[in-house]
This record gives sequence, C-alpha cells and structure tokens, in this order.
Amino acid sequence: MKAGVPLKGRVFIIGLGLIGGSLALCIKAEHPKAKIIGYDINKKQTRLAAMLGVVDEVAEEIETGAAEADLILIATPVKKIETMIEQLCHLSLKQGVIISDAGSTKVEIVKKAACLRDKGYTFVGGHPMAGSHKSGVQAAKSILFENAFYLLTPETDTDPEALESLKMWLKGTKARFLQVHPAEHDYLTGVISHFPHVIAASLVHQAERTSRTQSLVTRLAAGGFRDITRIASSSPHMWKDISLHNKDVLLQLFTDWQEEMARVANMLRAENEEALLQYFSRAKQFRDEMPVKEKGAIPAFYDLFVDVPDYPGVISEITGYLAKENINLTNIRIRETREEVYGILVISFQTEEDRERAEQCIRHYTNYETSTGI
Ligand SMILES: NC(=O)c1ccc[n+]([C@@H]2O[C@H](COP(=O)([O-])OP(=O)(O)OC[C@H]3O[C@@H](n4cnc5c(N)ncnc54)[C@H](O)[C@@H]3O)[C@@H](O)[C@H]2O)c1
Ligand SMILES: O=C(O)C(=O)C[C@]1(C(=O)O)C=C[C@@H](O)C=C1
Repeated sequence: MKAGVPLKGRVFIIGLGLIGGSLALCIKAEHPKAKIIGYDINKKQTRLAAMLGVVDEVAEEIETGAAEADLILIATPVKKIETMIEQLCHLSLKQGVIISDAGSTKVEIVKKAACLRDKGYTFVGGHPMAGSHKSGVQAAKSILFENAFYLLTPETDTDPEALESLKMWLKGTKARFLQVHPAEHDYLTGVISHFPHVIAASLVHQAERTSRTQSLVTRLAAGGFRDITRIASSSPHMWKDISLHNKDVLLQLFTDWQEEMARVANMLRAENEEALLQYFSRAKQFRDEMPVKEKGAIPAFYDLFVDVPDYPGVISEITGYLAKENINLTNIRIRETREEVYGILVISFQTEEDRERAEQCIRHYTNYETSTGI
C-alpha cells in the first residue's frame, strides 16, 4: 500500500445517516475505484443513499455487506454500534479487514470490540469531531470533516500498518488525526460536547415551561438563545445513547456545574460586582482565545453580517449578487434582534477567502454595511 495511491477494495458502511453518508462521500472522493456498500435499518435512508449516489450498492443484511469488506465503518447511534460489533463478532470476515466506528463515545465501544480483536481482526475506535444538528443521509456532505480533528483510539497492540491503512482510507475527510486513550476521549468530549448538549436541552426546557404561561417567550428567543441552543435540535436518539454511554463523566460534570452555579448565585445574592465582572471576563477571555479558525471545539463558520433593510426579497437580492460572482455560501439567515428596523443577515461561508470575496461583492453592488464580527 503506497501513500497517496487511491485504494481499491470494498468499504462497508453500517448506518447511512449524516456521518456514515459523509464518510462514504469522503472515501469515494479520495478513492474513486473503491466500492462503497451501505446498510441501514431504515430502508428509506438506504434508498435515499443509493439515489443520491452516496453508496454504490445496498446490502440487505449485515452478513452480505461485511463478508468481503476490506474496511467496515459503523456509524449508527453509539449503543447500536455495540450491537453491530456483537453481530460482526459472529461472522467470518475477510482476512486483513479493518473495522472502525464513528461513535461519539469510545470506552464502551472499544471494550465491546475486544471480541473482534480476539478473533484477530483489527478494530480501531474513531470519532470525527465535526458534525451538525441535522440527521440523515440527506444532510451528508464531503466537506463535513475538513480541518476537524479525527480522534482515533488504537490499542498498544494495534498493527501500525493497519492503523496507517485506516488513515489512508479516511484521507478524503481532510481531517487531522489525533490518537487518544478511550477514557481521555470520553472525558474531553464530555466536557466540550456531551455536557453542553445537556445544558442546551435544559435551556430549551426552561423556555418551554415559561412559554406555557407567557407566549411571548418564543417570539423573543432570538440571537443569543438561538446560538446557545442550536445543538438542542440534534437527534434525540443519538444523544440518549451518548448520555448513557458517558454516564459517569456526565454525572461528575453535573456535580461540578451545580457547585459552580451555586457560586455564581452567591455572587449575585451578595451583589458582588467585582466577582461577577471577573466571572464574565475570564469566560470571555478564554472563549476569545480559542482557535476558531480550525474546526474543533468551536466549529469554523466564516460568518458575514450584513445590515439589510427588512423587506421581502432581500435574501434573493444578496444571493443573486453572490451567484453572479460564483461565491458559494453554506447558510443564510436573518437574525431577528431588532423590531421593525433593519435586520441582520448572517451568511456563512466554508472558507475565509469566500467570506472576503463576498464582503467585497456586497460592498460593490450595494451600500449595505457589512461586518465579519472580528
Ligand atoms: N451528528 C454529529 O454531529 C456527529 C458527529 C460525530 C460523530 N457522531 C456519531 O456518529 C454516529 C451517527 O450519527 P449521525 O449524526 O450520522 O446520526 P443519523 O441519525 O444521521 O444516522 C444514524 C443512522 O443509523 C441508522 N441506524 C440506527 N440503528 C441501526 C441499526 N441497528 N442498524 C443499522 N443502521 C441503524 C439510522 O437509521 C440512521 O440512518 C453516532 O454514533 C454519533 O454519536 C455524530
Ligand atoms: O455542531 C454540532 O451540531 C455538533 O453537535 C457536533 C458535535 C459537537 O458536539 O461538537 C456533536 C457530536 C459529535 O460527537 C461531534 C461533534
């Protein structure tokens, strides 16, 4: 196997959702001669995956897809990854097959995969640290993992050649591989991903309770609330499984958080201005210093803010100018922070260069104020 040479072979992907679908697209882009076979329990997802060209073939059951595979990737919710591993353990797989997963937790999965390693197969836990609140193969895209960290949890006895081979298969993700211990993985992702998801959901619950008596709350929930709760729109099945898998870490983080909230409540009760100022300043400083230009704890979206008059058609006006200049955008939305005056249009781009070109383009065609927010 030579570095940089496209691989041929059979890749079997179990779970054709956002992540499985995106991995399929990345592998196909880098290794066009590879055959991608997909399996999903939801036949609508498999049909859609085939229709969108995300997979070359659909397997009706795990056995047929796994039999001749050179690479098997499991991208179902994490508790189902355990079930899939159990099933694979009972099958006779190809000599030299590499098995990996994309689950958001690692300790339980790696433990379960011992049966594969006992049978002489290579299993390496994996976790591409990028994603979205969207689910399903319809949201899959080949650029999802670009510049993100791709965490791998090989064992001390993992064959280094097999590990290299896995990285070559995944080269099209354009992610940065990082090896971590499963327990370290679950603690870190608990802090920067899993616990924040619980908090986001709890904030939505709080607003929902208020909305029962005060209907205005949903209309007023604009910028800040939307930013901090976006991830509460993620798949409930996925987060139920992640929470159960990372229960111990989450329970510890709940305790830490409750202690911290008690401290903040005390500062407030005592009207301790200095302590409150310090609390917010230290958070701002640490957050501002985080590496926003790489995908990681904070995903890199290159947002451009455009101060536009709030009239119907303004979005198509702006997208028209961008299309004229062949500038790709990834998202566009109105941020409703002000009543009956101008609106802020937020346009997201994949790269800083696209954002710069867009800013020049909008300045050229209009007299709307623009800002990158940095
Ligand atoms: N969404 C993210 O941001 C993100 C990022 C990195 C890793 N992950 C992890 O990747 C995995 C997949 O997440 P996703 O966002 O693609 O979810 P998704 O809901 O988009 O896709 C999961 C797919 O798995 C299928 N599935 C469920 N049970 C199955 C079974 N028994 N057999 C076969 N298929 C089954 C579902 O039908 C669905 O199509 C999860 O383990 C998640 O923790 C998610
Ligand atoms: O951007 C989002 O919507 C995500 O929730 C992505 C996110 C995260 O928490 O960072 C979610 C779970 C994955 O395991 C990795 C990435």
